Amino acid sequence: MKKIQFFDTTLRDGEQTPGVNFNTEEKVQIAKQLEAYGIDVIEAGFPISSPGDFEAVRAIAGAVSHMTVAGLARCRKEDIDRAHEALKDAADPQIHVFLATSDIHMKYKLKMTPEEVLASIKEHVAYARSKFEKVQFSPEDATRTNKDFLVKAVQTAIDAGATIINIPDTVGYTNPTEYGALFRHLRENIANFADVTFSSHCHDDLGMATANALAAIENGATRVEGTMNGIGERAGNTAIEEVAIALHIRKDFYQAESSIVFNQTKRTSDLVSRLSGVSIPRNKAVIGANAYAHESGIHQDGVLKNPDTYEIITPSLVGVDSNSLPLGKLSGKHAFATRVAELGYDLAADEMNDAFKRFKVLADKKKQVTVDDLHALIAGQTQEKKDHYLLENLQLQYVSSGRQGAIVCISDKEGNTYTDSAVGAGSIQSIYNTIDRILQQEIILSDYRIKSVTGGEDAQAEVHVVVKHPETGRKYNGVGIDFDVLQASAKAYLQASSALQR
Ligand SMILES: CC(=O)SCCNC(=O)CCNC(=O)[C@H](O)C(C)(C)COP(=O)(O)OP(=O)(O)OC[C@H]1O[C@@H](n2cnc3c(N)ncnc32)[C@H](O)[C@@H]1OP(=O)(O)O
Ligand SMILES: CC(C)C(=O)C(=O)O
Ligand SMILES: [Mg+2]
Repeated sequence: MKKIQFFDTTLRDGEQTPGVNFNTEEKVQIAKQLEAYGIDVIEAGFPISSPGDFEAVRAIAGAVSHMTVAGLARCRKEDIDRAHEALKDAADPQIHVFLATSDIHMKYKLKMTPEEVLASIKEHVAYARSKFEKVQFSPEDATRTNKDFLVKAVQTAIDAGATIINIPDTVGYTNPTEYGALFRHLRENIANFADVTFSSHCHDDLGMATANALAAIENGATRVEGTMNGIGERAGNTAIEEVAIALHIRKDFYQAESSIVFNQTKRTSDLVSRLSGVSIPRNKAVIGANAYAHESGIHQDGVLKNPDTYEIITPSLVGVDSNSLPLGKLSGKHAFATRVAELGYDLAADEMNDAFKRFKVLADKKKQVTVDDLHALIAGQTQEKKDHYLLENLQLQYVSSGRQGAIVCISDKEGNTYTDSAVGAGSIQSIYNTIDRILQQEIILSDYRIKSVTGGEDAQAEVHVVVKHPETGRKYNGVGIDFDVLQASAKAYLQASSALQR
């Protein structure tokens, strides 16, 4: 097994995410958590960039115990001096010097010739090495750099004292085949490749940052740079948690291991998300809210029988409490029955079948059926079984001058159906007038309340009514639950009427 190290740049490249700004206290908190997560090297910041960044690097250097702490520096002596100053209390300091080597960056950004770039690498890497044991050099925009020139730049850095070479895909331009080949090319053309640590640093502009990092590992890289949750400049960096778990789950393929403490994954990811303000997409690999959720019936059935059927990562491995089987319109009977039993209901087979049918109708209308919906659904079903009258059909029509007409069809326990119609000042009144006509009753509606069973625009409605017998003055309650407010209102009134007529 080869050992792969993780270099976390959440606090440097991650902070380059537009809108993200960590203060020193937050950076120290994240650094300590990254140490607990098993990160080998943390890039704590770019000390020359601001007094705040300098202070944060200094604070982190003093706060962590065994993790290597790195600071970024351009090929400028003042940058290197500033990083040296910031890292002087670190138990294991490292400097990260970079200079762009692609034609476009040299010509337009640096305004330097290739010869000047090589000279600058030599001078500044040597200067850095005079101050640090661990010196990393990155040829920025390496993947758009002429291959022969890249070999020259890397060899120059190694000869000047670099102990770590990082190959950045600065603009997220490469792909796994090409990036892997680039590492192979360096392995075959750098004299002392094996004496130096080679590292990947990928950006996700084309959505391949994780795949590219893994391709680098397959071709000689022994260190991966990335950020937690993949935050970073533009589309972000390689997500460390993705590479770490891919190496672990596919150990058979990569033959590699790392120091990552997997059960700290979720906690680390949550902390970075909270402090950066960058939320994690639900479908994000490894730590997204849906990563361990199975909604479709066939998958739910498989997971209930054996989680390995559809789960390659056990949730507890990454610190997620458990998987979940959210109920929706694609769910099946197995998952539905399991959830109903978990909620404490012991339904007979015919009741379960009936409940499942009602659930499917509800799930067709709602994005997700919640626990509250299930309680309401089963409560409604149990209650309706006791009721003498059941609502079969309901239609409403605007008549004129704000008046509504209702056509209501109800059935009774004996199997008789009754249909009639009436008008009213509003929808509810027209429904209730029609039910009164069908049941030939004259009752007083003394209370009507409505509440939603759950939140959201697709919530089920729960209607409570109280009706009063005009002669005895006795009151009778009724409750109706339905996705449709008017259906719920009709059901509630029928239930109260059933009670009154008993
Ligand atoms: C690929 C990456 O992620 S690289 C890291 C990017 N991160 C950051 O830039 C965040 C922090 N940056 C900053 O705070 C500022 O840009 C500073 C403090 C570093 C520099 O600020 P300023 O002096 O105002 O320069 P500015 O940012 O406008 O321009 C960058 C200068 O650095 C030069 N430069 C860029 N990279 C390097 C390098 N690796 N080595 C030497 N010089 C470099 C540019 O050519 C330019 O030089 P010029 O002023 O002579 O034209
Ligand atoms: C500083 C370098 C390594 C960088 O972040 C990049 O090239 O993307
Ligand atoms: Mg970068």
